Amino acid sequence: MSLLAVNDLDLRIARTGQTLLRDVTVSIERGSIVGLVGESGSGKSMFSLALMGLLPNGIEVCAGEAEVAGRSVFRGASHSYDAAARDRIALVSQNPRAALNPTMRVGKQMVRVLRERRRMGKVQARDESRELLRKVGISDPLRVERAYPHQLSGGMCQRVVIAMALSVRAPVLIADEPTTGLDVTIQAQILLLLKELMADGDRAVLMVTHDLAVVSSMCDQVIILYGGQVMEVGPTRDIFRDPVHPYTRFLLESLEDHVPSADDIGDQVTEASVDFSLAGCRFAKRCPFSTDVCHREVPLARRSETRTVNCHHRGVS
Ligand SMILES: Nc1ncnc2c1ncn2[C@@H]1O[C@H](COP(=O)(O)OP(=O)(O)OP(=O)(O)O)[C@@H](O)[C@H]1O
Repeated sequence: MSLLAVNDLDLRIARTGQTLLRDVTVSIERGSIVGLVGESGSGKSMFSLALMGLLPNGIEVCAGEAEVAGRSVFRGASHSYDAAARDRIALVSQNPRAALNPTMRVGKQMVRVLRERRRMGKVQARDESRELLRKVGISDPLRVERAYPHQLSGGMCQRVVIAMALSVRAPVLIADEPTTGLDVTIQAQILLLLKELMADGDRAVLMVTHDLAVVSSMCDQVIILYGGQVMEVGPTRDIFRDPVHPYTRFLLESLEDHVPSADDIGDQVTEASVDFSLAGCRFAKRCPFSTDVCHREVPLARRSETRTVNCHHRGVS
């Protein structure tokens, strides 16, 4: 059974009617890490925020449904977000300092979460907090508990945020660019930590990233997003070995000479920003294979046993 199942999610800007995400479907099995990959502006964060019930004002779900651990989170435009879902989804975002309260010591924040969300007594919450901080690789939890977030490094703050995510025992973890802004060694440590935390097989992780190197080292499956539309979905190894969609090929070709950084991908997008008003395939304007139909009609999914490709011209065998 999928721990996270999102079907045909459409998000739009209420004022203009512009569609930001179109027919996005994501399914993650227990024990699995799925990468949601896309350039800047492709809609990765909007997808995470919709799942957390934290969409900015003026952006709304107009179709689609989401379930976590078999329970509905939202269904279509008419049903509002079920706030109880926040106990089932935890977010580790790219700005750990902003996720923590700057005016409260780390230990107090941890204890508060455990008391409120897991109904623990004070002493039990303090013991559990220390245990969780050790679990995320903090060898001196007493020092960290006494610190305010600004007294800790970015990597240490991210470990604390991951400990908080674990404290609510949510079965689904959304890691939204969790290593952005950290230096390379710390990035590797945080990714390793996330992988280790998956070892018990009880959780599912959605790894939201623009970084294909992160995907190749972390994810079992990958979803390639462009302009709010899914281009291709499949097992990471297969997609890296044999990309089918022209956009996936383009992304992987840019990896051949070097591992792209956020800046590289950002530059590409500024050159050819997404046309959200396009009726057909969002990639059509940049695609060397596009024909009239690509500009007119949304491509139907072509599926094999393991792969889905949304392209008028490229099928999977
Ligand atoms: N508050 C808002 N109102 C209207 N449109 C918005 C708002 N926030 C973001 N958008 C638009 O939604 C689209 C998707 O943005 P989103 O932040 O989800 O992209 P992303 O893939 O997460 O990018 P990045 O990697 O840069 O964070 C973009 O075109 C963006 O301009």
